[in-house]
Amino acid sequence: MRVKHKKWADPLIAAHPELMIDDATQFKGKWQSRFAKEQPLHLEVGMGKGQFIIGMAKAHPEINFIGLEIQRTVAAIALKKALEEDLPNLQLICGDGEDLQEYFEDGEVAKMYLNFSDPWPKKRHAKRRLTYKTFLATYQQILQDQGTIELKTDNMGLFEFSLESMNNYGMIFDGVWLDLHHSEENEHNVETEYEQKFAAKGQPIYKLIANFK
Ligand SMILES: C[S@@+](CC[C@H](N)C(=O)[O-])C[C@H]1O[C@@H](n2cnc3c(N)ncnc32)[C@H](O)[C@@H]1O
Repeated sequence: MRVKHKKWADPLIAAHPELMIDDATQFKGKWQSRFAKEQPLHLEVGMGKGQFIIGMAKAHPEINFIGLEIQRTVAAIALKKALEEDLPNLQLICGDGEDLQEYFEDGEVAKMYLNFSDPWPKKRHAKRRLTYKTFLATYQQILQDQGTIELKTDNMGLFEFSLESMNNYGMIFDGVWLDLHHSEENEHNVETEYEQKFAAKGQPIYKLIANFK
C-alpha cells in the first residue's frame, strides 16, 4: 500500500509529540516513561492506519502498545484516529522496522505483531520480507526471553515463507491457523483494515503465533 503524501501529515505529526514520536531513538530503553503505567510492552510493525493497535489498546488496558509505521501520511492517519480515543496505553512511532535495534533496548518488548506485511512476492526481494532471518534476529534482540510474535496475513506465499523462515531460525510454534475467522482463535480477534477488506471478499486469513526459545 503506497499512499500519496498529504500536506497536512507533517504538521499533524509535529503538533503531537505526546502521542507520535518522529525520532524513536531518543526513547530507547525508556519507553515505559511514555505511558501512564509500567506494564508489558507490545509492538506492531507496519500498523498502517492503526485500526488494530488502537483496537488492542482499547481492549487491553493492562498492556502498553506501540504502533510503528514507515509512511508518514499513513502514520498521520493513524495518529488522527488515535487522537480521537485518548488512550493512556498507546504510543505511535513514525519510523522504519529495519531500525528496531536503534529504537528499543535488548529485551524491552514483550510481544510483536506483524499484520498483513507487504509480501514482496519476487524471489530477489525475499530479504525485504519482515520475516526474513535478519529481521527475526532483530526481533529476538529487542524481545524478552521467549518473546512472542503473532502474524496474520491473507497471502499464502508470505505465510509459507514465514513458517519456513521461523522454523529454520529455531522458533517454536504455539499455534497455526489456516482459516482464522472460522476457528476458536477468532473469539478475541481484533481485525486490521486489510483483514476486514480481505475477509469481506471471502479470503481465508492465516495466523501464526511463534516464540523464540
Ligand atoms: C499491507 S499494509 C498493512 C497495514 C495494516 N497492518 C493492516 O493490516 O491493515 C503494510 C504496512 O506496513 C508498512 N511497512 C512496510 N515496511 C515497513 C517497515 N520497514 N517499517 C514500518 N512499516 C512498514 C507499510 O507502509 C504499510 O502501511
